[in-house]
Amino acid sequence: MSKIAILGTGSWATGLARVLNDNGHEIMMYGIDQSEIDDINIRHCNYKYFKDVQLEKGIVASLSLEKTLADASYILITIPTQFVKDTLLKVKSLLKEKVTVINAAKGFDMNTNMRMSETIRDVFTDSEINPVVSLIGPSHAEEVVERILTAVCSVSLDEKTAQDVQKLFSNQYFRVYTSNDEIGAEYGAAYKNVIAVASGIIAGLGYGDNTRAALITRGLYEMSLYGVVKGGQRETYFGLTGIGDLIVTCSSVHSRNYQAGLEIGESNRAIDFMAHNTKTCEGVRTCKVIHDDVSQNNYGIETPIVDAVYRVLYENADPKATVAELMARDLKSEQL
Ligand SMILES: NC(=O)C1=CN([C@@H]2O[C@H](COP(=O)(O)OP(=O)(O)OC[C@H]3O[C@@H](n4cnc5c(N)ncnc54)[C@H](OP(=O)(O)O)[C@@H]3O)[C@@H](O)[C@H]2O)C=CC1
Ligand SMILES: O=C(CO)COP(=O)(O)O
Repeated sequence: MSKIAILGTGSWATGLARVLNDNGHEIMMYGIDQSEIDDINIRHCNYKYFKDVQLEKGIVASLSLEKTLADASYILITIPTQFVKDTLLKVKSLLKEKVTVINAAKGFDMNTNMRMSETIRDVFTDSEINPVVSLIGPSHAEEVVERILTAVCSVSLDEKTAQDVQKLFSNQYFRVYTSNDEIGAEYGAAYKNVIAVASGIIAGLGYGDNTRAALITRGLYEMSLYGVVKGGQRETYFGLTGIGDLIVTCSSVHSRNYQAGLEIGESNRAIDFMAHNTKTCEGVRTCKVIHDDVSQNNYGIETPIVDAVYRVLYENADPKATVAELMARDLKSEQL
């Protein structure tokens, strides 16, 4: 049995807290909202995120980062990427023992655009942390918290640490595979959020299953091209952190990225969503990071779906007209 400090009290923090608690580990969640902490500790629920889920008494939370980190062997990152670095800097100042940091967030650092594993290594020295692991794959918290069968990937440059985290989380409803392709997996986990926004947009515009199948297939091709030029392995895109996460996020009503796209498609404009959204929707910023990266560097690849989502989100392009433009591009071979 290990102690795991979980950063965040949101949906993914709660889903993974239940997995770890079911596996007999001691867990404590770190939150920033007293009412959420009270919900978890006193009422044994997390009403803001899961209205009907009763949590076990072993799932506890604290406003104190110091108390959360005390005696922890693992730190699990389940907060949106924009807050990760600042939170890790606070963790660093409180660390007493060497720990394993497990990332479960999907996207890039707010200021440097680094991947999450790079961000973690940027904050901590080798003497402070063990090799970094990302636990990513097709896994909506809404289903994991209901113990619906799920498979994800424990991704690390160090096989032994990946296996250690695999054992920590695996149980009869949560199956964990390992991978050593950190670059391919982390770019895939981020990129799929942009394609999920596009999937919501086409649904909101009233297009059908054929359209979504075309989007997922071409989205996979596009994200694998990008992942490979960034140093990832092409095969990774046929795995859980590639096609797996792409399917679930593009097809599920649970996805906040899909929901964002749906709202934009239904209103045929992004301006209202961009002005009022407060939900975690990593695809919005990820779209800009990838768009800017590809347009500023000579990678020799095309990213038409990311570019189209960028125009809709950041240049207020008309979604319906943008989809029509995608369909009217020069005809070509599928492998180009
Ligand atoms: N939800 C899911 O199904 C999955 C999510 N992920 C990834 O996990 C990450 C977290 O997403 P998710 O749990 O869904 O997001 P949620 O919006 O459900 O929860 C975010 C949590 O982060 C907390 N938070 C916000 N700012 C800070 C801060 N500065 N310090 C500490 N905590 C903070 C929020 O607090 P408060 O509630 O008080 O606002 C909340 O507890 C994202 O990168 C997402 O892509 C990955 C796989 C599945
Ligand atoms: O990453 C996820 C499922 O694998 C969650 O997706 P959303 O952030 O779109 O809800």
